[in-house]
Amino acid sequence: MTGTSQTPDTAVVVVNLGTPSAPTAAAVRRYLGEFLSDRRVVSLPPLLWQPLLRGVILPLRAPRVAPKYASVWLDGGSPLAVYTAGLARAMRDRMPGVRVLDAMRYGEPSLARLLQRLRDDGLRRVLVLPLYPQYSTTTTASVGDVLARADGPALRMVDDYHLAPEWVAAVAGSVRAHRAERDDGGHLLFSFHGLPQRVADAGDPYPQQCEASARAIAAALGLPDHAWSLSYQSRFGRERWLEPATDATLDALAARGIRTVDVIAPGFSVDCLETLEEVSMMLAERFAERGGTLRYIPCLNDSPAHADAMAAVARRALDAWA
Ligand SMILES: C=CC1=C(C)c2cc3[nH]c(cc4nc(cc5[nH]c(cc1n2)c(C)c5CCC(=O)O)C(CCC(=O)O)=C4C)c(C)c3C=C
Ligand SMILES: [Fe+2]
Ligand SMILES: [Fe+2]
Repeated sequence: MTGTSQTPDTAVVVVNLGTPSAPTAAAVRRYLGEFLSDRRVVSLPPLLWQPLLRGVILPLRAPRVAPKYASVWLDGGSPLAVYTAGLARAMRDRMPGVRVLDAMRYGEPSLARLLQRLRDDGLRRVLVLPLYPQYSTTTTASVGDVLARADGPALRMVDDYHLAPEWVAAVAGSVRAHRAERDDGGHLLFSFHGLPQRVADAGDPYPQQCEASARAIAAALGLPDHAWSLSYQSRFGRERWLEPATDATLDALAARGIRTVDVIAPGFSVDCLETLEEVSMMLAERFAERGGTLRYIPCLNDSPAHADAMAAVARRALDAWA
């Protein structure tokens, strides 16, 4: 490791999924076209999938989803991009002597191009930290595909950090802070992004890691089993996805007479369309129609606690590499 006065020979690249460059149908179409063409995400044969994607799904979905993006758009851009860049900046202060950068798997700033640039700049080793706490073949492994195609500096990837003590403590701390400002009595719902059940059946460790994360966070908060639940959101397509679904779980909680639910989404490192629009707007409205109050707990985003935790995860991986 070099000191602060020298040019760093080590980089840490935090990588997120990617997001449209503007809240318009054209930009959403470009983004979804690239994302949903990755066979890690949709594994149907391209000869079958591409005509369906280009001819039906993108023309219908892009104009429907663009206004949703517009409803959460920030001054600096898409929340996913703004918070990911902010997190990398905050980690930079905590990792002197290391170049900390951010990239996206799909769209800009492109991970593949960033790795080329780091090679051209003569970096010796690059640690890639996908901002997915739980490993999935549909997300983390797809970042791994980009690394496998890259040449140049030595590359390593952090597979997951779903039980990293610093991360568990940071998420638990955010729940505690949220509840300290309000009355304490709500049920806590852990809502994770879903997956097709078929992907889990093929051995994807994601659901087990989601369960382990939720259990560890609940334990850190001292919550008894009846005070929390776990569910999966953001279903896409007609296949069966992981269950229970977040909307059905909220309906069941309302039917049991539970009036206040705090929802946290610890499968997302930063807030994005799926947390801000789907959970904190649409699902909160749905729960209110059933007589309850849904209080959304924001992701760790670019908070000091998140930057501390991710810098610790990166530092540990670099130390193990040395
Ligand atoms: C087959 C489809 C999808 C799989 C599998 C999937 C897995 C998966 N996704 C995330 C994280 C995010 N997904 C986001 C958006 C999003 N996801 C899908 C589809 C699948 N995701 C779509 C079509 C979209 C776009 C929005 C929409 O059209 O509904 C996002 C947010 C991006 C943003 O711009 O804000 C994130 C983050 C995980 C963690 C995951 C598997 C574990
Ligand atoms: Fe997704
Ligand atoms: Fe969605």
